[in-house]
Parts: sequence; structure tokens; C-alpha cells
Amino acid sequence: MACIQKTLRGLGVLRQLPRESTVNQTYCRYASSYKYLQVDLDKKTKVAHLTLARKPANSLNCDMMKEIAMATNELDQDRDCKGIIINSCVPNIFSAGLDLTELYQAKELFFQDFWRSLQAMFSTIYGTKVVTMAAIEGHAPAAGCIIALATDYRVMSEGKFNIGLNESMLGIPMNFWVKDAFIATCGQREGERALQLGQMFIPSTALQIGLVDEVVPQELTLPTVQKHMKQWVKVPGGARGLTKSLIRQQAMDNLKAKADEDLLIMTRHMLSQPIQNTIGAYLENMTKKSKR
Ligand SMILES: CCCCC/C=C\CCC/C=C/CC(=O)SCCNC(=O)CCNC(=O)[C@H](O)C(C)(C)COP(=O)(O)OP(=O)(O)OC[C@H]1O[C@@H](n2cnc3c(N)ncnc32)[C@H](O)[C@@H]1OP(=O)(O)O
Repeated sequence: MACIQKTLRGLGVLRQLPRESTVNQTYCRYASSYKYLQVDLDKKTKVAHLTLARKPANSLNCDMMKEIAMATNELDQDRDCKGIIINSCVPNIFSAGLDLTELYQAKELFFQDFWRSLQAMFSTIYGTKVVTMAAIEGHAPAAGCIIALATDYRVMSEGKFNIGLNESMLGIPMNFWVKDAFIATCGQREGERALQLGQMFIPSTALQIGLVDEVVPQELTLPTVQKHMKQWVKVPGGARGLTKSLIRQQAMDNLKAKADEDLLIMTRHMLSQPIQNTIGAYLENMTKKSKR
């Protein structure tokens, strides 16, 4: 979609994307193109599965975020694609959020690339006119939750899983476009509470506050999303897509206009010693936990 490409180029990312739309891609092309994703487009149903595939936890490193943005963009431009289902091939984990090992002691130039890739990943999913849905079959903290928030419909599995934006608890202030996406989904009151407290939610509470649209047994999660997708793609794409743009355009414009400012603020925060210490301690805890 020209509009997404414009935004992405405005953000200064995905320079490697082709300017012209690449139609008539084959099943194979998608399947073999990515290191951290499986992308399969069923030309009959016109629905693609974009499966996060970076073991052990689908933590989002810079390259994976670029791949997600690129794959979404390619599908967005593919006339054979009307819907994208995002899911995970890691049992019980949708995505563990940003790859903290890449954020720890990151050099400024690398961090800038990393953050722009996060902005691009979000805006590409958020801005596509294609229907997007998330099958959240496990944990979805922080940036994992952000991927889900960028879609049109979210189904989460029952179970001892968490979803939410825990940045405050990590000592990191929220940024504007994540806050906006959360409030657009859950409302001002829930946003004020959840974002200040850095709350994580079990599936039933996530459902209550509108962070997810449905909670079902794990084995029914993907089939439920596929069922909804079948309905959504029946709606005439032009009208539905334009309506979606109408609703999301302002947020997209804001992100584009303030992307550099966001980058500056986040660079200052994230590379500051206190936050680096927090990330270091967090990583140490995770290592200790997995050794136990
Ligand atoms: C840095 C914050 C910036 C905030 C800026 C503000 C707004 C911007 C918006 C976007 C920002 C997003 C921020 C983030 O995404 S920060 C990351 C937050 N993520 C978490 O807090 C989750 C951490 N992980 C967990 O809680 C758990 O791993 C789990 C997802 C619940 C799964 O638990 P379990 O099944 O028990 O698996 P393990 O804990 O043993 O993990 C397996 C394996 O994976 C490694 N790992 C897990 N998470 C991460 C990660 N985020 N980054 C890097 N690596 C991760 C873990 O260390 C294990 O590795 P080993 O098997 O090698 O030991």
C-alpha cells in the first residue's frame, strides 16, 4: 500500500524495500524469504499466516522486527492477500517482547536502527488495509503485546499466560504511540491505570478490559481466529480498508511526524546508565531462572 510505504520511508526505515509492488508472488517465495518468520499465503482463501519463529521465546531482535515489517508490507501489496494472521510457533509464548540482550549495552547507532525497526514493525501492521488478527497462544509481554495491539482482532488462549505493557515496572517510561494504541483499544481509564502500574493481565482480565477480544482454550485459538478471518475478508475490501484507514490515519500521521522525536527521547532513556543497569539485572534474573 502506497500509504504504508510512504510512512515507512518517512520513518527512514526499510530502505531496502522495493518501491514497486511485487504482485504474483508464490507460496514458496514467502515461505523461503525469512530467517525468523514463516510466511504462508493461501491463494485460495487469500489469508496469510505470519508465524513468529525465533526460538526460544520469539524475543524481537532488530532483524526480526525488520522481517515482520517487510513481510507485512509485501503481503499488503499482494493482490492475493486479504488477511494476515499473526501467530507463533513457540509453544506457550507469542512473543517475549524486545530482545533485551540486544538492548543491553547497545551502541547508539545500533539502538537507533533497533528503535526505527520497532516503529516500522508497529506502523506497518497498524497501517495495513489488509485485515490483521493475532492468535495469542501464550505470553505476550511488552512488545509482544504491541504486535497484538496493532492488529484488528485478538484471540488469546486460556492458561497461565500474561499480556500487557510492563515498561513502567522495568523503570522505563511509556512512549506516545504505544500509549495511544493501548488507549485506543482499552480506553482512557484503563490506560491511566494499566500503563502507570505497568500491569500485566491474565487472559480473563485482558478480555474484561478489551485488550483481547476473545479467550478460548489453547487448541481452539488459531481455528477461532481463522473462523473470524473468514468472515472479515468477506466484507468488501475497498470499503473496509478505507474505513480502517480513516480510523487509524491520525495515529499513523502522528507517529510519522514525531518518529524522530520518539527516537531521540528513547535513545536518551534507554542508553542511560540507570535503565541499562535495570536491563542488566533483568537479564541476570532471567539467566538464573532458566538455570534453576
Ligand atoms: C526495554 C523496555 C523499553 C520500553 C520502552 C517503552 C515503550 C516502547 C514500547 C515497546 C517496548 C517494549 C519493551 C520490551 O519489549 S522489553 C522486554 C520485555 N519482556 C519481558 O519482560 C519478558 C521477559 N521474559 C519472560 O518473562 C519470560 O521469558 C516469558 C516470556 C514469560 C516466558 O517464560 P518461560 O517460558 O519460563 O521461558 P524463559 O523465561 O525460560 O525464557 C526462555 C529463554 O528466552 C530468553 N528470553 C526470554 N525473554 C527474553 C527477552 N525479552 N529478551 C531476550 N531473551 C529472552 C530467556 O533468557 C531464556 O533463554 P535461555 O533459554 O537461553 O536461558
